Amino acid sequence: MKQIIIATKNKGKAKEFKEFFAGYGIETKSLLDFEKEIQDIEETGSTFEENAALKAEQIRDLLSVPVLADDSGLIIDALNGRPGIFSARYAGEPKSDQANIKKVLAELKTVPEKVRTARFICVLAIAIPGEETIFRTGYCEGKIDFEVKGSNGFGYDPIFTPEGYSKTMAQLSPAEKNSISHRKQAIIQLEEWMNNQ
Ligand SMILES: O=P(O)(O)OP(=O)(O)OP(=O)(O)OC[C@H]1O[C@@H](n2cnc3c(O)ncnc32)[C@H](O)[C@@H]1O
Ligand SMILES: [Mg+2]
Repeated sequence: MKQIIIATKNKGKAKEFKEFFAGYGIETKSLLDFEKEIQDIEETGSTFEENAALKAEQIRDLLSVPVLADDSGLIIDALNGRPGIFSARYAGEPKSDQANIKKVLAELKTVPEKVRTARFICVLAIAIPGEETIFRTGYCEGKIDFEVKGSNGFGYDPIFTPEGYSKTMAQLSPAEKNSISHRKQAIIQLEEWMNNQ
């Protein structure tokens, strides 16, 4: 395989996938690279897998090429797993990373450090014309900070401190984030499949 379409309109994700796949000699294009506007895909599933499959399969059917989709999110123990599959729009429409972060910090205001445990999850779906969709999952364990720190990355990175680190994901360099992230862990799970392409 020389090229794969990443079924995302999230710039942060698109950039991370471009870097991961370049390491395998595979070129990526995201939905942001198409001149003709591709309609937003409604994420109506009730699991990360269902939403990843919806995104990958709809774009595969539209373009008839191999497509990868990522459905990801933040799972916070003290919030019973929220925002979970609702991570992108936790504070409502229009989607805003700042508003989402503000909502999480407010909800965790009185929660002590010890029990601010959380994890990022990334579920990848790869849909290829004529083939069954495959799935891979990756996690990154950590804790939710009390304040916003750093400006790298996207989404909840400024309030997530990965296990074993004393900086937030947004204070790590892109290369550091990409070596430990949930997305990287999911890509590692894809390695054997990629070697056979
Ligand atoms: O559906 P697409 O177009 O891919 O883009 P999206 O941003 O809507 O993506 P999701 O539906 O998978 O929602 C994932 C949300 O989880 C959060 N998230 C996922 N990966 C993250 C990461 O690496 N760092 C910080 N936040 C992340 C962030 O808020 C994302 O918007
Ligand atoms: Mg989405």
